Amino acid sequence: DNLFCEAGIDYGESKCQMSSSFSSSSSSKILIKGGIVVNAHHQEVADVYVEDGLIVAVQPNIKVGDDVIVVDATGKYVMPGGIDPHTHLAMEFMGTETIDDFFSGQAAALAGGTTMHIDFIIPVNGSLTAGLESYRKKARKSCMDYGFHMAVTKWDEVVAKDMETMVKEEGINSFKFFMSYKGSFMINDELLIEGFKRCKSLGALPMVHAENGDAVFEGQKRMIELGITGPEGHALSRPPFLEGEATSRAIRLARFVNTPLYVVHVMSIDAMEEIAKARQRVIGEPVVSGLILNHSVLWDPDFSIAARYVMSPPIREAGHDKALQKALASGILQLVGTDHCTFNSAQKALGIDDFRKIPNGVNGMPKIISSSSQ
Ligand SMILES: NC(=O)NCCC(=O)O
Ligand SMILES: [Zn+2]
Repeated sequence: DNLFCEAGIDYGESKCQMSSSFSSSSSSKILIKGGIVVNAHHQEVADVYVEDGLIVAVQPNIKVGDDVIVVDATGKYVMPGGIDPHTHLAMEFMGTETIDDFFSGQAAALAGGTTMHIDFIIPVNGSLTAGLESYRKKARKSCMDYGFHMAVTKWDEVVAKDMETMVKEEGINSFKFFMSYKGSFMINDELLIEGFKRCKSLGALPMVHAENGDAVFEGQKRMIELGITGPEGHALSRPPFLEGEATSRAIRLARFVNTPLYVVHVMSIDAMEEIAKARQRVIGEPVVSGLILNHSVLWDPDFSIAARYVMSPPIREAGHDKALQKALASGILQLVGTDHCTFNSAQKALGIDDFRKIPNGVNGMPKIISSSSQ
């Protein structure tokens, strides 16, 4: 709880009334002493001297005066802050809203060493400008750096114009298209092509959630007809080859339009192999859950445990995790996100009788567990 509150000091979270040695001091000089400093090229035991938020020196045994705050980092790693390129804070989704907002999610991220994240603005009734306004409000309680990608969930002239405004006036230049979530966010190929063309003309980056939404819809119906209503039905209804198919389709359509493409939450070998073939034009983003878990968790007999792991595309059977790790190490995949999209057990219980109603999403930003957040 202390870390949680310290992260929020000075950022308007009024229930955090503690004093913080960092924020209450007038000094802006900090020495981080004796840690293992890790950078891309090597690591060394050294001190890091910071003035006014900028690193001024990294070397062993830096001597400083009394006006400097000294933080003992002996035996600890001192690293650049992480950037999480994929989060969903305060996201309205599947009849509820993610439990972590721009304060609690960010506080957890900061505690774990992530210092910037990029969240996805979800349009309001398809409107990008209304979506931006809504997320600006949500983000007022922020306590760390953040940026926005923008989802595009419908297509017309206003959306096309608003995309230009986002790029030219709001600094938002990456747009996500959902090929799944039939009946809500999903768009068809015609609109995908329109969206890709618009991104190309604006110099923006299109992103896709790649699953075949029509086939997933059919797979879900099949499971329910078979009487499979629990979380395992989620994995069974949307197999890896539906992710592979959509990834391949999106890559080919992006090639047709001659634009680069970013594939979010790559969860399967099937999708990864499609990206490998088009690596020069395509960025692939695995997420923490897909890299380290396998789908056995969805078969846990305790619904409240299994439901925690319901996300889309689903966590795959053992083997996909290791293959994604290898692809990341070799550069086939480029960067890691968390897809942090957290629901508590009461929210997950919306789908107790029907896995299709379990809000999709897992946590990924480092989390401080307290009894009230369970
Ligand atoms: N991934 C997931 O299950 N939830 C977040 C929304 C999305 O990224 O599809
Ligand atoms: Zn996501």
